Amino acid sequence: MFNQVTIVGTGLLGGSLARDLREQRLARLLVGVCRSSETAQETLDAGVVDVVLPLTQAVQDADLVVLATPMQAMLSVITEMRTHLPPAAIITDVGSVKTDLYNQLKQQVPDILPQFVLAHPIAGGENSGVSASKLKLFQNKHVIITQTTEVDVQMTSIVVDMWQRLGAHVLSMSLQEHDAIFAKTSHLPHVIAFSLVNFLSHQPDRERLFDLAAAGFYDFTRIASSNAEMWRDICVTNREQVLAALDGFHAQIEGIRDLVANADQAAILEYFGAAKAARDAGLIKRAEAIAQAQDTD
Ligand SMILES: NC(=O)c1ccc[n+]([C@@H]2O[C@H](COP(=O)([O-])OP(=O)(O)OC[C@H]3O[C@@H](n4cnc5c(N)ncnc54)[C@H](O)[C@@H]3O)[C@@H](O)[C@H]2O)c1
Ligand SMILES: O=C(O)C(=O)CC1(C(=O)O)C=CC(O)C=C1
Repeated sequence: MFNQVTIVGTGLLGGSLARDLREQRLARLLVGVCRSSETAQETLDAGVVDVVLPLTQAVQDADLVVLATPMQAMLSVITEMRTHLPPAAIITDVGSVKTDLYNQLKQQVPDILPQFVLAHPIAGGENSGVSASKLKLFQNKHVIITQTTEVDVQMTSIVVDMWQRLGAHVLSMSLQEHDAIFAKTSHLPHVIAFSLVNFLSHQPDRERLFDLAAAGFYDFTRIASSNAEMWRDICVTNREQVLAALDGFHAQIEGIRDLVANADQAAILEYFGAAKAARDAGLIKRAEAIAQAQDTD
């Protein structure tokens, strides 16, 4: 499908995409771009790409360039590579925030927008780096393509086709809708998990608390083991939506605090029951969607 795919940032997402592209024989040559010689060596040892090259060399013969770095590294990568990029090359990304990146591109490198397909796979995990990368990470997961007025339709369909061949379900939405949705469903839970862990670690008896914490705490806070740089970048680049979600969540915490303070048993029961029903229904719908997708595979 592609002659050369260049992946900038061969971590969890970039490494997993490279593994799938190789397994599905969708790229004749896989080129990696790494930040340090240590990650370059690790990437080559893991065998996820054929060669690691400096950015400008890595993109000059690419027909697809995938940006898989933390959000705030993307603009400088684009600025550095743009004059070396073939005009027919497609650029895409796997970043978790879309409006900020689009606005920066529009302001600083608008001529690149027709060839830039903004994308976000809703798949990942709390471990980072190429050692965490794996095959089939994207199978039966959503990939969101965020629409822009500038992007080439043909290039978009090539990127959609690539994700579909890797088993993903592709959806399209506006940049703003994307950022509002994932602020609530992804960015907010991560901020809460980091805060809950920090709340415990600021207690005088923290060691005892962590020793005695049970599965509930560790289930709830799995995502607090995620990469700090990545999550700093997400919070900063999706600041407005994350703040709105935090304010909404704060109101819920205040509400349940009042119910507990008043020992309002009926209201507490209703509050917890409503949450259980909503989560259980969401899980059932998800399981049905996965079963249906597997049936049609
Ligand atoms: N982890 C997830 O669950 C997840 C899910 C969906 C999307 N994302 C997004 O994908 C992107 C990558 O996340 P990840 O989880 O793969 O992170 P990661 O830390 O596993 O990988 C990022 C890689 O980028 C490299 N890097 C950083 N700056 C670079 C630069 N200037 N040039 C070249 N390489 C550079 C790092 O060394 C690292 O190898 C982020 O933008 C993140 O928001 C992550
Ligand atoms: O599964 C996880 O641990 C993740 O955090 C994956 C997850 C999320 O669901 O919040 C994280 C960031 C994304 O941009 C998309 C997916």
